Amino acid sequence: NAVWSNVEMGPPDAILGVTEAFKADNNPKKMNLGVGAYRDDAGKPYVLPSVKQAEMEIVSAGLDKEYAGIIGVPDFNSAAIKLALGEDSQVIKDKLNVTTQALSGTGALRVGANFFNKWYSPSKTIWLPTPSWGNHTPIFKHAGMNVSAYRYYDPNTCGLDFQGALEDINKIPEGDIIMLHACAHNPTGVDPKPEQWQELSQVIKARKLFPFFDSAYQGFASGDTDRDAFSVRTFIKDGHKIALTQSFSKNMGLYGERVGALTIVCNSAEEAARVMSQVKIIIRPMYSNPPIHGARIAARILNTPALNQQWLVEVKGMADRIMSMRTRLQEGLKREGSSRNWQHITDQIGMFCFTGLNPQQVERLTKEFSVYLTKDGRISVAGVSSNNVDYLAHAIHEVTK
Ligand SMILES: Cc1ncc(COP(=O)(O)O)c(CN[C@](O)(C(=O)O)[C@@H](O)C(=O)O)c1O
Repeated sequence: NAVWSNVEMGPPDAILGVTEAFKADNNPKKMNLGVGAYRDDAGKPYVLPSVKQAEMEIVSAGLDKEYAGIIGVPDFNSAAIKLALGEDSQVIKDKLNVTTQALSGTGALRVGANFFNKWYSPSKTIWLPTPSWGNHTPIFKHAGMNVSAYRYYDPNTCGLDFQGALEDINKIPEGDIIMLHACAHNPTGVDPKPEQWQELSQVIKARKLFPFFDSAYQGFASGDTDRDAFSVRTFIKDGHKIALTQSFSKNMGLYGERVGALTIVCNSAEEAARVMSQVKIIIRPMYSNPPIHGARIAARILNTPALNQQWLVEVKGMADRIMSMRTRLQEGLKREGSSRNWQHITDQIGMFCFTGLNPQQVERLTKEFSVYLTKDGRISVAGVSSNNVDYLAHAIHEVTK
């Protein structure tokens, strides 16, 4: 008997499905601007030289392959939270942070979501920016949380709807959780200015909301890891106890190694010990313990001064290439004779550009020009190179004129 006859065919993932469609297209001019994965100017995936160096050192060290323990590689955890909070973090000195390695940013979000669902008593509702990363909603819903949304992106300006965000946040019930993208907001590329982050911190404190930061692009947005940590460090300075997830997929190019961390900042070392014990109880039956290789690479880079310096140059190089492609695309659109305002292409930051194209225009871009992007008009600028930027400008002009 067909025991799975009740299982219906599900839709392809909104983001990863774009790559499947791209692969099936044999137009030589095709462009994959879907998944947020860095490509160099030749359009090829980029393994950072600092990663290759760290990997060689690890292999020649002849380490064993024993379990790392439930919370992963300790040298990675301490290095990850130091990268986020800074060398002289009082939180780290006072041992207020519970930090565990996780299966990249996605896994860190999921462990965090499960922990909040079980142990965060003031509320089971998390508020996401509108729009947010597509995977945020199912991650928290599958963990049993309620998901609501606050205004964030303004389609009229392709920028931040700061007043709308403040109005909505001022109405969020006290004790609820609020999701904040630490830098390089996905999918819009729209980040609050420093003074707006400071205002958000005050409002969120007044509303007694729990800030949950998702940091998947530290160093990759501006090219400066300290600058990209401004939001997180501002909230810590203002006294918030935050949750923080980190991903090293983009800033170290460790996508498939699944390198990430979850941190929960507590009120005392004693409270942190209790929280850590319950985080471990959630992880053990979920996947028991994380993969060691990627975490060893990240730990070695972050903990070896020379490798860390080399990495900072490389991550700035990626950020700079993306910023130069934003400028080239904007110039290309002008050259094509577009009369639209494309200022947002260079105002936005990080991996993604929220073009403002509507679904019909996105459809035409794919059908007529083999340019692949998500239906919301988001393009991964990392997929743009000096070989295809003019073609992209032409295609976008054709579907928007
Ligand atoms: C805000 C945010 N948070 C977490 C993650 C998870 O990343 P990982 O699990 O690899 O650490 C991503 C990656 N999002 C994508 O870049 C994207 O939006 O294209 C892509 O990798 C994805 O999985 O969707 C992200 O953009």
